[in-house]
Amino acid sequence: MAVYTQVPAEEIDAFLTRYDAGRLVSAKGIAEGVENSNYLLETTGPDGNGHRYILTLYEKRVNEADLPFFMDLLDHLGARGCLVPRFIADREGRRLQQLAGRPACLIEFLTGISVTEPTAGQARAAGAALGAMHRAAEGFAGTRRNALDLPGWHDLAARCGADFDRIAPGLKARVAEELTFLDTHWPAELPRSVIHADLFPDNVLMLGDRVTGLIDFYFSCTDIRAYDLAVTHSAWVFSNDGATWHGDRAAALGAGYRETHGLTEAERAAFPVLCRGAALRFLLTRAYDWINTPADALVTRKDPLAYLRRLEFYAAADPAMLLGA
Ligand SMILES: Nc1ncnc2c1ncn2[C@@H]1O[C@H](COP(=O)(O)OP(=O)(O)OP(=O)(O)O)[C@@H](O)[C@H]1O
Ligand SMILES: N[C@@H](CCO)C(=O)O
Repeated sequence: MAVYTQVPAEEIDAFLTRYDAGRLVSAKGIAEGVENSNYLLETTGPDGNGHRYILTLYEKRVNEADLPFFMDLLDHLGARGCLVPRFIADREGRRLQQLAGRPACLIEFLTGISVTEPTAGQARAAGAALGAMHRAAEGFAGTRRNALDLPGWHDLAARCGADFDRIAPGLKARVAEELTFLDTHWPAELPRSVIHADLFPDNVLMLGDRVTGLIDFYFSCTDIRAYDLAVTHSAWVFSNDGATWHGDRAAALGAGYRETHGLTEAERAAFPVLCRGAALRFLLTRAYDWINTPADALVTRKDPLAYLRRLEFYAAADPAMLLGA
């Protein structure tokens, strides 16, 4: 579960008095997610008719100095019709607060559920939403370096060191070999933009086949735009354990992205390498967390090998099949 910081209800109620949000009716810790502490708040609402909010306390990986970038990005995207949650300002215009010793924000609640086994129709909607987000991001002036880029992957791999082989024998050598491949083949010249960089099914809220919200922009950064589609691909077109490839979902994801944005020839040519990079990125962060999170911690560790399986799939795949026609 992801409630690292427990906040007493009285403290949340007092926190809410800074806002035009009503009084606290209930506060429930949200189990999903691994990065931050999230609460679902029900309040009497600004007008007494009841309202829901998300309260997020920022934990290990989110740097407080990056929060203005995320806030401005969501304002920009929201103003251009993307279904993203806005950060709510208090009566003095402040969006970033401190609560229980952590940076904290009150955030708009969006309806919808995250699917665990997407259908092709849902993958198509996710692809279309990603393309629409890329269109809406055009003209956004903010920039943020991707700390989880190729140099960042080298750094993470070095920090895992010999411990890789505690996860699976031979993993250290396989990661080293892949980094060497990516050092040679990673594309340098592709269009860059602001990307989400973590558009997994758990970060897309849906009702049926309709996207109702894109959330969790805390990895968003400036990087190769088509890499965002590769990240999304790696997360949507396999079974969760990475053992089964779903070609129908992949074709649908590609079709959805083409509906709203599309890839250039150069992006298409580089796509298999971008997918290998995406698979390695999640293999590495999961391996690092696996090694550094005690097995009895409250948070559920995610399986790094589910991304090793994806990596091996991409390394062997016929490039033409990755996105359908
Ligand atoms: N704005 C929102 N509206 C509705 N539900 C939300 C919102 N933000 C977060 N949630 C809920 O809280 C859960 C965790 O949020 P989020 O994915 O941002 O957490 P995280 O700890 O950053 O997780 P991750 O492991 O995906 O990085 C989501 O799966 C969703 O159920
Ligand atoms: N979405 C990521 C967690 C955030 O890096 C994963 O499933 O590994």
